[in-house]
Amino acid sequence: MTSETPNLPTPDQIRRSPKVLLHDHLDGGLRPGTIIELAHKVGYENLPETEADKLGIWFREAADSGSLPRYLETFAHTCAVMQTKEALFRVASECAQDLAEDGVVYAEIRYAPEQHLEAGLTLEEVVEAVNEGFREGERRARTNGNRIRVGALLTAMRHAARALEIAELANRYRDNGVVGFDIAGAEAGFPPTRHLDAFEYLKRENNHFTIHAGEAFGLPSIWQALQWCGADRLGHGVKIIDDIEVAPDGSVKLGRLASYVRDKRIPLEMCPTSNLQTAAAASYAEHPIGLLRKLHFRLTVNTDNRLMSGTSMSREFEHLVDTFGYTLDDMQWFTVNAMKSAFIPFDERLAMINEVIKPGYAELKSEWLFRQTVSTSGSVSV
Ligand SMILES: O=c1[nH]cnc2c1ncn2[C@@H]1O[C@H](CO)[C@@H](O)[C@H]1O
Ligand SMILES: [Zn+2]
Repeated sequence: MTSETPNLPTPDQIRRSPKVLLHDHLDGGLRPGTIIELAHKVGYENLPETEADKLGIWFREAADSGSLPRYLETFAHTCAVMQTKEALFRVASECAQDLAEDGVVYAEIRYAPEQHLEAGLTLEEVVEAVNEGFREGERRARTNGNRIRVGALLTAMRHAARALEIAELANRYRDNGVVGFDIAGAEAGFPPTRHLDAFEYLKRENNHFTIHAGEAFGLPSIWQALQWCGADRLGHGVKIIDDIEVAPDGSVKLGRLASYVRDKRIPLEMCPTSNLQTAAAASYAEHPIGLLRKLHFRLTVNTDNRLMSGTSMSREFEHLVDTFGYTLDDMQWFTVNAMKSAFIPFDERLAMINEVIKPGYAELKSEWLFRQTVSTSGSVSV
């Protein structure tokens, strides 16, 4: 092996590399053990399993349905135990700690405040409890030697009619823990243009938003999200592949929408494992991320729902390394893309890239130098 051979990153290197996560649902990332404890506390009796390991497996299998609406049904159980300030605080704190432990240095975590009002909390109380939880999680992570910064994205549910109200809430808390807005939920039948008033309001306020689009529905959904609603980023956006033609000789032709997405550097929040579960992609090897990366779209790698997908940022990267042979340089490319696309101010993104991400990868990339052992003949071998 020569020193020029790009070694594939090991699982340990992947975990230690600085990672940036833009698409992760708070109610899709609870620890199974926490769900069980919280269910006990609030008297929720509908959990399908009462042992943590089995419950984790249940979520993964139930979410493996091949359909987004059925995937989303599993959130009834997590939302049911996230109705009090204490529960929201704990879930948010554990979320930040779990991500930090996995090497995530910056994360934007989303949730729908309107889904946490069943026990009488106000929207503001929900946001404040989650914010305090994230701050606590950041502090605890630091105590364990891990640095992480977490911002919240407030999601409105696309089948409901509270988007403007949630957009106003996001705007009210924008200097206080909330960095942007999103819409989520079943895509087919619920086009983003139903919520134009919310997006127009946010644009007038110079605020940021991403839209789940091009996951369970195709190009019209992406087109609306960008050209009618003005989304800064696309949640998933994998179906942009429908606007790209690959000829038998390997030449590639981009349609107008795919060209626009690439030319304007619209960030795509790819979530490979989640896409396999909802049948938005057939396998890792066939996931559009492979082609889109070659074509230099602004791609980012994300988890979507760590509980339902039994995943983490490290695991998503492990799958990509195994499937596409991505190196630490590729990982750095995805990570810098994500940091460039975050909703925090430009100077902070730049500092994260230059002071945290690049030095982190430089350190990992130089490890091979120190792994060599000197043989008796004086030459080096790996
Ligand atoms: O991949 C997804 N596509 C669309 N909606 C989703 C996805 N993952 C989660 N949610 C929805 O977002 C809500 C707020 O976090 C969750 O309760 C779930 O219904
Ligand atoms: Zn999502």
